[in-house]
Amino acid sequence: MLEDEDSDRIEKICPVCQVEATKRCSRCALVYYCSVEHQQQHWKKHKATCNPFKVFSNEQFGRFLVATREIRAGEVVIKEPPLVHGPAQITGPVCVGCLQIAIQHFYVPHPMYQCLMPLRCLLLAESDPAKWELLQQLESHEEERRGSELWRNDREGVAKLIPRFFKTGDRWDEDEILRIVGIIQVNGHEIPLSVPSSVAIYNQASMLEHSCRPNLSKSFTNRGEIVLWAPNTIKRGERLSICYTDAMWATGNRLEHLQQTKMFRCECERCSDPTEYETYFSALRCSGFQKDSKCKGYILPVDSDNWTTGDWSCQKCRGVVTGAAVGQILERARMDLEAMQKHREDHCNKYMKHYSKWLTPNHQYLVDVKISLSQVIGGKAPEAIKKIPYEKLMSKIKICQDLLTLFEKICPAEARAFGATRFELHAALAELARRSTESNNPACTSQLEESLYNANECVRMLLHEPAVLMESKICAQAKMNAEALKSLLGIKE
Ligand SMILES: C[S@@+](CC[C@H](N)C(=O)[O-])C[C@H]1O[C@@H](n2cnc3c(N)ncnc32)[C@H](O)[C@@H]1O
Repeated sequence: MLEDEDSDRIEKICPVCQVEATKRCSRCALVYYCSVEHQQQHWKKHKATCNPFKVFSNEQFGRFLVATREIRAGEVVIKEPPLVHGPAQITGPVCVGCLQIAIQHFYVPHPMYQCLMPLRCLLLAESDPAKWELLQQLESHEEERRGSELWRNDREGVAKLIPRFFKTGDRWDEDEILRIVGIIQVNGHEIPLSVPSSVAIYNQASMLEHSCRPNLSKSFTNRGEIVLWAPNTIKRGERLSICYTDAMWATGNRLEHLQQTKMFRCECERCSDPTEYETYFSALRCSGFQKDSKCKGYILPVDSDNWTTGDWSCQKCRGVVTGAAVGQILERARMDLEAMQKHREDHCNKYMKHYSKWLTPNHQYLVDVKISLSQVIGGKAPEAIKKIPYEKLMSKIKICQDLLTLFEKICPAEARAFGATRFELHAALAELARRSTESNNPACTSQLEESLYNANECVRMLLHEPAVLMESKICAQAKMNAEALKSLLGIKE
């Protein structure tokens, strides 16, 4: 936390004329000026370091960022271009210049692609020493990675291949190359702007710590800049975080992924609470494992540090289930989820019916299917929602509302999940209002108002999505619909 004493320690001296100053820079809250003129004069210099956060560090986390003032909901906290941008480590053939044009019809990853991003990083030493300097300061976990399976693959596929294939001789030794590979793995961001996606490393964004319930949302501009913004207000003194893994994965999967790729054990608030704020997002149902049991309890790992191999036990009847039995169900549920056609309502319903026996209503896999259902019910064609029966419309609304309640609890900064669900909810509520109007139901105004609220929230959540992504089209549609709803409600700006 940023203590009050910290702000007292900030020098209240105008950097231009060195006299005592009282006017604080409102963006960073860290520099004081004697006058607006001197603030304007100093801006060119100050711009580069004017941020609403400060870098701190400790033994457990290394460097991390702390808000130096309250950050308002919707505010962009970091927007910066990449230090390096290149093809992903494992990728199908792709243009190495624009990274946009995937060559069609042959999909086998070529081993040479693994070398390109490390090479681009290594070449920065000559092409852009300032960027190279920044890159060098990033965490590589070179010692922790050494000897692991990933490290051995990187040694064979990158460190040994670069000198052989590119004839670089002894320009870089194996350790030097492997350190860069570590920097890419620990700090790289997947850029979803092309198919296949690419990878980029940023400077400031690399200081952000991980949380499975982060307070920043990540997006990219069409030019590959990273945009990190706050969907909800962040208090002064709060640590800024992003999710390095997928916030919509169960705890065991998140922990394993973070350990393998980022080399740390996550101890965030969400991981420390196996119930995940009583959503039971990673839990299973006791009754699915005990024949003829009517127990309504949920099972969780006996040892919350071990989600993969140890026993699980019921929170209610204390019955024990082996990790192997849990693993078997989860693997089957995962494979069936992968194989099913999510755009088919009947497939989704069949999956829900079958796996509800073992999985909790908020379990990762059922939530995945509910997200699909929220989109396919009444969403097949532009006017399809007008034709669905009332019960189905209400079921779409309930699914959306349940999803939003869950997102608020486990991932309140997951802007794309919120945006997509808010869109579906606003559409269903608008249709409900249309039917209410037809039947002279007075609820129609409040339904329209609720629909408008959800359309506006959809826009707010998807505002930073780049034009190439579907989310940006959803945002544009929601904007148009919000205007139409406002005029129906007689709201003027
Ligand atoms: C992208 S870097 C973040 C910046 C890094 N702390 C530094 O000083 O350069 C990722 C690394 O930071 C550390 N880290 C980030 N979030 C963490 C967390 N929640 N718990 C423990 N370590 C964390 C881990 O060492 C991780 O591999």
